[in-house]
Amino acid sequence: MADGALLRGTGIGKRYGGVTALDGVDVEVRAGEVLGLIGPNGAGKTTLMDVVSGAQDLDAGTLTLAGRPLAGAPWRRARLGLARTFQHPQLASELTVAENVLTGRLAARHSSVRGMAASMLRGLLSTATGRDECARLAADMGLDDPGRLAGELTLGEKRVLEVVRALAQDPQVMLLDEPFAGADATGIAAIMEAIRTVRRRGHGVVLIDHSVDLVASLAERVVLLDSGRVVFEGTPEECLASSEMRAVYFGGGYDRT
Ligand SMILES: Nc1ncnc2c1ncn2[C@@H]1O[C@H](COP(=O)(O)OP(=O)(O)OP(=O)(O)O)[C@@H](O)[C@H]1O
Repeated sequence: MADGALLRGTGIGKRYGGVTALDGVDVEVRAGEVLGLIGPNGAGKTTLMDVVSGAQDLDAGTLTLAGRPLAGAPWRRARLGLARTFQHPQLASELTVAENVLTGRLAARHSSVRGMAASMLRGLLSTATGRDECARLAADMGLDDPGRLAGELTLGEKRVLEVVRALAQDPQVMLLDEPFAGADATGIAAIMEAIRTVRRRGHGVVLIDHSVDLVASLAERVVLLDSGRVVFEGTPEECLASSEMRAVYFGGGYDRT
């Protein structure tokens, strides 16, 4: 393992029926870095996040976080220091902005809170410590009414809220699946600042976005996936200049063996 590797996946494989979504993927996220994950539709980016976060079981390979095996249900992985956001935000619509952020904090300290009835959850959250801090965290990222229901937010605000909730976990590694899609300029700036905060803390970020330029501007390293395989890995500059990048996005050949 390279020095400073926080998250490490080796030989990751995942099939959905007859579809090979991931095929022998090796990936590593180092302390204090943003790893950009790019590739065309269907390349396997979200599936990689799914198997890392525990939303899907992997069929082959191993995962470690800070040297410890990463396995089990998503809430177990959250307690080990993994946080993620989703391509389609998964918030508790009946809970407020501040309460949703608190669920992130609780996920890192206790067992899963997802799926609980909102009323039970609200009772639990009303006694949870850190309520004001969570409201402040949301306000700092532009969500300045902590009492609004998450269900009433715009898509862009929901994305910001998911990132704030992930940040509230103080994760070792944060997985962000297209966090900028639908966010306005304020939201994009807030999410970028959250990414920089995680990096400053010496933690790691995995970032998926369809905007290769945006990923390149934030990431120290980029992994290019195509048909479930890593076809290039390097700095953004190296990746953008590679023949693999041209082949994947503009057609043409590269050695796929
Ligand atoms: N739940 C699922 N059931 C069956 N097939 C799936 C499922 N999720 C993903 N796939 C398939 O696995 C492959 C990888 O999909 P994945 O969503 O991981 O790619 P992606 O790179 O995230 O694509 P996009 O950029 O479009 O989100 C695709 O062929 C997709 O159709």
